[in-house]
Amino acid sequence: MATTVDKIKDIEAEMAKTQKNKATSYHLGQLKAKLAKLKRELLTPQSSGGGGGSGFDVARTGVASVGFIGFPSVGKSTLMSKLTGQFSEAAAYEFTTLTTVPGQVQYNGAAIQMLDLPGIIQGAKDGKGRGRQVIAVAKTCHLIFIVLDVNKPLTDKRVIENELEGFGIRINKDPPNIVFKKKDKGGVSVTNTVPLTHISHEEIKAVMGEYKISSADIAIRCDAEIDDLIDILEAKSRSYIPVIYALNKIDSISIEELDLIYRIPNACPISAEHGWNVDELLQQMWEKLQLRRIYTKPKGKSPDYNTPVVLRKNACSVEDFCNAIHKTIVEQFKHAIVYGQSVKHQPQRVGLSHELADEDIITIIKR
Ligand SMILES: Nc1nc2c(ncn2[C@@H]2O[C@H](COP(=O)(O)OP(=O)(O)OP(=O)(O)O)[C@@H](O)[C@H]2O)c(=O)[nH]1
Ligand SMILES: [K+]
Ligand SMILES: [Mg+2]
Repeated sequence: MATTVDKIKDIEAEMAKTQKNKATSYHLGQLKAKLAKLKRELLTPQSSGGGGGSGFDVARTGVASVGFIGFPSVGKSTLMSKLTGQFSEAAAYEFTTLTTVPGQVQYNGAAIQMLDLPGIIQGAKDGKGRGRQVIAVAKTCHLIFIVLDVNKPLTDKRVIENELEGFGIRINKDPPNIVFKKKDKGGVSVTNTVPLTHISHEEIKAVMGEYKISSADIAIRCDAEIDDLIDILEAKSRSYIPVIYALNKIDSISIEELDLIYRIPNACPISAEHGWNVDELLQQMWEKLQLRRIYTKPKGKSPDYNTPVVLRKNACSVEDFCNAIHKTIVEQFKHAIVYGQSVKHQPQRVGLSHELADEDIITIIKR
């Protein structure tokens, strides 16, 4: 019997030889949906044979975590030791690191967990090596450092991006602006607020057919591709994660080569061994994580700027702030007084649902 990987290869081959035009768009839409379903099958851990976690998952600490992904011997562990002071064995041979090694950095008052991971190889997402377990850990991180060796060709970058994408990770991308609502009856209705230049109604029909959806409202608010629609249907197995390319070993190249490297978007050239430019890497990390530092001001006293409460962008309400301090605070909450960018008036009285901005100052008034 054909394995899932074989089936995926067959479909990819068929897609490659099918020209994209009006006549084939239904068929291509069908193939893409089939492919997405097979890939999901591959990612869902089977009950037989080992299972998913097996020692790769570590206790999470800090407000956010950063996973290190790269081919063997690009310098992930060297970088880990440099950034966190947590020793992670580094050596010239491949696959020195065999499991997840956690460490932590303190940056702008925030504790950020760093996860050094084993090297991956091409085909990792299809089960080669320990790749799937490694990428599964990266998928739960808030940021990924893709570590690349500047002496190796840049095709490595594309290969790793493919591995992550094949695992349902969408890098440096927001979820597509498509609202999908399944209905009991009434057929499939599609509305769009911008002209659709990549997607045809035929393709949408084919995808809906493949997912056995006969009635739904689909509101498309971006110039989406069919893969974007599939991402929405497969939302449960998609993670949108920011990435920084850490281009390591710049001590071994010339200034001219370094000049070219500086043009790569979302990249930070470093030398992990010498500690060159790692400050810049941390600065970029901070920007990508979009954390919010909230300073507490006890009533009648000055704010405590030394130990901010750090919140994530998607959980930064006054209620989240209270819960970060102690579960019981919400029960006694009357209102909060806030100074900073999140309020119009300085200060302003706000309730639990108010969203805080970076460097806001807050006083909680209890009942
Ligand atoms: N020239 C140079 N060599 C480096 C640098 N960083 C790491 N190395 C060397 O690269 C080799 C591999 O480093 P590791 O840190 O073990 O690489 P890794 O990515 O963790 O490797 P695996 O765990 O095997 O996947 C070692 O010999 C390091 O000394 C650097 O900035 N410059
Ligand atoms: K190594
Ligand atoms: Mg290592």
